[in-house]
Amino acid sequence: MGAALRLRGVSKRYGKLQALDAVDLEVEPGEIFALLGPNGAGKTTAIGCASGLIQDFEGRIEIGGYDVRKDYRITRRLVGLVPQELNFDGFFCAREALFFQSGYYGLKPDRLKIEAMLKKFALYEKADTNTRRLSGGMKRRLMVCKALMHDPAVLFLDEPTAGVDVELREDLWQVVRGLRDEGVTIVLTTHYLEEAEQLADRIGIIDGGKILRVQPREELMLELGKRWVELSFSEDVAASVFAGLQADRIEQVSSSVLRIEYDSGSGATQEEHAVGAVLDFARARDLVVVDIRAGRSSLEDIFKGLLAKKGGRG
Ligand SMILES: Nc1ncnc2c1ncn2[C@@H]1O[C@H](COP(=O)(O)OP(=O)(O)OP(=O)(O)O)[C@@H](O)[C@H]1O
Repeated sequence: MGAALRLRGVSKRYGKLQALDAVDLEVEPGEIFALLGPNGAGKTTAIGCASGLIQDFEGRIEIGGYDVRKDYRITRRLVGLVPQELNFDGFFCAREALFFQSGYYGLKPDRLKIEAMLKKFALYEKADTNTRRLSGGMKRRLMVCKALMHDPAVLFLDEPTAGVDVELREDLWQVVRGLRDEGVTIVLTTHYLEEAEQLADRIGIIDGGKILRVQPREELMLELGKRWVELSFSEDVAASVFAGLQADRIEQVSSSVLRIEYDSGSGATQEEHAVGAVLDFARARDLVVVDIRAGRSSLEDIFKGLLAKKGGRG
């Protein structure tokens, strides 16, 4: 099967500002792809071009093999977009909002479907309440629901959980995972690293309109992630005692706790060796380890590292 979404040499300028710079990208059918980048990186612009909102870009974008400009009539039926800002009139209720939505796509409103969608997205109890009186979570779910009324194959979510609380984010993540399980291809933008880490099958890192890299989430974590072990000793230990150890960083967490950071290398074996080496090193110096914690760096650390590297190269 071909790519669900394909961008080839896509560039977009706003006056002198190069918002997208020769972006190449492919999203496979049925995956959750996260476009991750800081504010102003070009994420919304990329989604705008791909979903048909922005037409004056250079390059080519295909949805399911169809050109978003030449075959606009086809592609607009293939994509759904959940924008960053609320996109419904607060004077109507959720049921009405879904009713009108069908009309935008020239579809006859399907009452049975509307009722089923209201139930599926836990909006049924408040289906007749003015949308401005819905909770934040319900408003977000209604936006997703609206975008799905014409059964798009590809759903774009622009910063789906920007400014929402933790509980609500997890609720939305469940909704997104459920859609992926039903076969919808999901492309989301986020500057929440945890969101990409939690949700995405693959992650594209974008900054300054350029894609810095695209990788499966786990691969990105393994390749760039640092592992660490935190050792608690029975007595005070100075970080300098571990200076002879081949580690990337040794940090004094408290007088008797050290954090030792090392490259994760290419998998579990290397990780076991590294943890083993740390423990051997301690034992050889008669240091008694009373507690040990292990972990790996977050996507946030990885992202900072990547941007720093890019900055370093100029
Ligand atoms: N309509 C516009 N006119 C002029 N400049 C724009 C316009 N839309 C976006 N930009 C600029 O283009 C760049 C990319 O913006 P874009 O909204 O795509 O970034 P983003 O990664 O989505 O950021 P955010 O997370 O803040 O939404 C920014 O510098 C932005 O100021």
